Order: sequence, then structure tokens, then C-alpha cells
Amino acid sequence: MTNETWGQIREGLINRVGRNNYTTWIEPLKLSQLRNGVALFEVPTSFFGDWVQRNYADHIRNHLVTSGAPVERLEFLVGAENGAVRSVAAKPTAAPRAPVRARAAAEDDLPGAPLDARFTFDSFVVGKPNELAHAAARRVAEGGPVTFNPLFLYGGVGLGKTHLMHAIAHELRERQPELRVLYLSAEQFMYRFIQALRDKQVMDFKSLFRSVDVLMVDDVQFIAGKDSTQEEFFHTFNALVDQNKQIIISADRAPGEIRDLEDRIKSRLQCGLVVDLHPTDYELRLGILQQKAEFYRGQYRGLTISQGVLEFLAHRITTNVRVLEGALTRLFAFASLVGREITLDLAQDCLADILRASDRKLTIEEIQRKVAEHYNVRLSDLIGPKRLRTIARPRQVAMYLAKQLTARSLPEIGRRFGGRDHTTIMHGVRKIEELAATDSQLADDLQLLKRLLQG
Ligand SMILES: Nc1ncnc2c1ncn2[C@@H]1O[C@H](COP(=O)(O)OP(=O)(O)OP(=O)(O)O)[C@@H](O)[C@H]1O
Repeated sequence: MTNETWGQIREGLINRVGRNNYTTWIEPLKLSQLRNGVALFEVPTSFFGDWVQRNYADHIRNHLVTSGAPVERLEFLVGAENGAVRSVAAKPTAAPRAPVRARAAAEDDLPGAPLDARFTFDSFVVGKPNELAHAAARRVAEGGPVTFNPLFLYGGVGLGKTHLMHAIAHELRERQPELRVLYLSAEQFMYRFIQALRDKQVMDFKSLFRSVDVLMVDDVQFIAGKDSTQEEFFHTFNALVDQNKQIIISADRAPGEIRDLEDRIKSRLQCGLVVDLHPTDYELRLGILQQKAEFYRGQYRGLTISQGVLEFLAHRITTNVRVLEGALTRLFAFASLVGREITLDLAQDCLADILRASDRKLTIEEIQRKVAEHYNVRLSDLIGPKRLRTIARPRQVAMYLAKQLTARSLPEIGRRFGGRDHTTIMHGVRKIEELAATDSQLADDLQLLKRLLQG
């Protein structure tokens, strides 16, 4: 099999892995050779090869076998600039840690935001929901040749985007102090730009932003709808990419979902690696709590917190990490003030408001409204009797989400969908489950809606 044939058959994987994953991980793979049951792919970086090996190797192998190629295993080689290749197994060599001396010289004139010293890789707890974002951030922080540009991190409030960006900046500054690393929020980018316009110093602004080696812009959704800032951002972005300088961006949603952001910017933002920080799961929350509790134990000497209380908090506070941290901080401060032990009772008293807010239940009406808005259909149609496919499918999506995201029974859901029978709801839920397994667009829609509803 040649690379050309691979190019023709690989599209069959879109349904298995979803379009986004296909574009990011499958399309860039070049089949270098297929011999003795081993398919050898060329990949841009060792990180890339590792990720594909871990997550997509089985899909690719099965697909090759069903397409008639006798493949037993996959191997990945990193394509080097001169055409030579090195095996993915080879550990990437970390850039030597240079002394911190050159740092001030490199960044003296940069108008960035200060970095939070606590936001490092060491203090970032890794779990399934943020595994890829963390790995990608680590890769960028190693420095070396730019492999994906930009790195686009997105996710709901308080899930660690800023933490990861600061961690990259800390690490780069330590490894390569001569690099000009600029971190700022999109809001600060806009104010600096407006200030430059007002002071007639736009050329200075442009040359300053084009002189950095690494640009990090946090919360980029802020510039949506702000036309001249978007324009300037677009030119800065292009100038840096042309110079092969690393850009790291964060936002509260994927580039394609940011309203009022110009299409050309969306498409630029999608060119690199787009990574989602998923809402936390129980294990990750517990891990974060354990790490922070360790820190507080040192601060409030003599004060301890039992595993049971930590588990209780991880179960009950599911909104985001910022709230979780806030709860623990309050608990330690309160216990130390009143001189009491941290018990479950104390936690329930002291955190009553946070626990109540976390208990807020999503309603079926909220789900229906969000789904109607997403598919651009009327709420009354979504609940009503119309059988048109353009309405019936969103209706089934809403039924599916109502079952997944609330504790309501099928008859209860049926009542809220215009008095439908529970078997109709069950049919709708099953239909969406089946379709989502093969229809990547639908799977993406479900993921987005869940995030919006739970965020
Ligand atoms: N995986 C993690 N391990 C340790 N701390 C974390 C983790 N995720 C988030 N945090 C902590 O949660 C708090 C909120 O994180 P951060 O500010 O990075 O969120 P964000 O995604 O940028 O949110 P926003 O969109 O509101 O800016 C920070 O104190 C951060 O250190």
C-alpha cells in the first residue's frame, strides 16, 4: 500500500474517531512503508506519535485490515527537517536548564500580565479530563521546534486554562531565559491596542508584539465583536506564525463556537492543535483536594482533614476547581479561627451556601430551551406534535439530554414533552445513542450542549 492509497482510504476513519480528531490526528499521518505486517507512519513529533499510538492505533489497524492490508502493528517515526527520521520511542531531549540571569533583559519591555507563581506544572493535578491539554502544554513548554501552532486550549470556567498557560510561561522562562515570552489576556491586548491608537503609537505596538518569541493570549473570546482589535490580532497572529513563533491561546469554547469572531480568525485558530479541558470527574477533584489539603496542613499547623471529608467535598462540589479550592480554603480558615477540628458537620455548616449552589438541579425546560436555540427551532415546536425531521431530531436530542443530565424518570420526561408516552422517550434516547456512535457531527453537538448546560 502506498501513501496515496492510504490518503484515499483514511477518510473511512472519520466516523470512528469524529471529524475533529480525524483532522488533528489522522490526516497528518504519512504512510512511509508497509512491510512484514508493520505499517510505518511518519509523524510531526514524538508527542504526536505517542498520542496516536495510545488512542487511535487500534482503529487505524482495524481499518487497514478491513481495507485489505495485512497489518499487525503500527510504528511511528518522527520526520526531521532534513528528511531523516527518528523513532518515536526516542525520548525528546529537554532543552538544558539555563540560568535565570537573561530573563529580565529579554522581557524588560514586554507589556504582559504578571504570572502567578503558584501556577506551575508541579501543582497541576492531571486526570483523564485534562490529560491531553496537560500533555500538549508540556510539549510546548519543552521549547524546541514549533510543532503545532497555535496551541488552543478551551474549556468551561475554572478548569485550569490559565494555570496551564502560566505553567508553560514559567517553564519556558526557566529553560530558555533568552526567549521573549509574553502572556496577557485578550482584554489587555485590546486596551494596549486602544492606548496605542490614542497615543498614535500603533507602529510601536505592532513592532513590540511582533518581536516576541512566544505569545500567550488568555480568554480570546473577549475580542469577539470588537472589530479593530480582531483585525490587529489577526495581523499579529499571522506575523508571528510566519516567523514560526509559538502562539498559545485559551478560550471558554472551541474556535468554531465563538460567536462574532471573524471566520478568517476562527480558521487560523483551528490550524494548530485544539484541545478541550473537560469538566472534572470525581477522581480529579479528589486528587486536587488532596494536593491542596497537603498545602494547608503545612500552613495551618496541627489542623488536619480526613479522607472522608475530602471525599464528601469531591462528591458534592462539582461545579469547577475554583469553587472547590475556595471551599477548602474557607474550611481551613474557619476551623482555625474557631479552633475546631475539621469534621463532616463543620464542613456542612461552614459550606452550606456552596453545597446548596452545587446542588442546583438542571431542569428539563432549560435543556429544551438550549436545544431549541442550538438547532434554531421554536420551543413550542420542540414540545409540540410536529413530525418533521428537522424538529423530530432536535426533540430526540433534548429527550436524550433530559435522561442523561437529570434524575427524572421516563414518564416524567414524557409529561414535559407534551404528554408523550415513556416508550416514545425511550425510543428517542436509544435513537440518539445509536446515531451518536456513527455520526460525528451529532456526537459533537451532544458534547457541546452538555458542556453549555453543565458549565
Ligand atoms: N488540574 C488542576 N490542578 C490543580 N489546580 C487546578 C487544576 N485545574 C484548575 N486548578 C486551579 O483552579 C483555579 C482556576 O483555574 P484557572 O484560573 O486556570 O481556570 P480557567 O480555566 O482559566 O478559568 P477562567 O475561564 O475562569 O479564566 C486555579 O486556582 C487553578 O490553580
